[in-house]
Amino acid sequence: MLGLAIDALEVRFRGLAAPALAIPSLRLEPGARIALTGASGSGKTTLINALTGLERVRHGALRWGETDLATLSETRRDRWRARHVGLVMQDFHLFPGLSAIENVLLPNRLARTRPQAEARAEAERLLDRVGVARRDGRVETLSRGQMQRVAVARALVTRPGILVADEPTASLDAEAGAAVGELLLDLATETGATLIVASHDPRLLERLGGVLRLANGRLLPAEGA
Ligand SMILES: Nc1ncnc2c1ncn2[C@@H]1O[C@H](COP(=O)(O)OP(=O)(O)OP(=O)(O)O)[C@@H](O)[C@H]1O
Repeated sequence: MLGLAIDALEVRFRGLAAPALAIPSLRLEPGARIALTGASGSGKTTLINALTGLERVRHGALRWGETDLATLSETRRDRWRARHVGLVMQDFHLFPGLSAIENVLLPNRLARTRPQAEARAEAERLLDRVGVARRDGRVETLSRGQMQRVAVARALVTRPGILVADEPTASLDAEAGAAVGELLLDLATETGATLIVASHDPRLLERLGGVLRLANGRLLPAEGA
């Protein structure tokens, strides 16, 4: 469980006159459950890339707990991310040819956060928890909803303090999307992870504790504030 502190963050891209993202100040409590929304091009992906250390922060500070990602090299950001962040993407990003259980085990294989046998037991437990019974067949033979459940289990196998989901329900039908949304909320609560979900899904947005709205790379004031 990690809290977030952003100060004077700016992300600029060559060829754009204005910063693609400018956030003077933002604080999230450890264990917060937050939605991130905004029109196409408003800066959601740019913010997610900064929050997860995928992109270097060159202007300002972005601290998770005691760690300011702006001060870390790419290698150290990658190591930090493997340890602290679980990612769920719109298109699952699972490895075809591998089974569900092998996919869930991959982050631990790469980060080596815990012994294999222990990780395997945790992967089995997580697949039970997300409701995926068929674990040994190739993952691409599962339904889309089942694949996203596998991705949720994979995001949690290293017990990350931060869970980030980018449009996790956008490529699912309404029923599967609702089930995946519930799982993300329940599992973030069970593990104490701080949850950030970029989404346009109104049902998911209303279930989260707060909504960050982006427009032209700026955060809009909270509704009712
Ligand atoms: N690598 C880049 N080089 C130049 N401009 C970029 C780059 N990446 C993003 N941008 C610009 O930054 C702005 C924010 O883009 P971003 O992808 O963060 O928006 P988004 O809200 O995630 O959009 P979408 O919902 O369509 O994915 C846009 O104007 C985009 O064109």
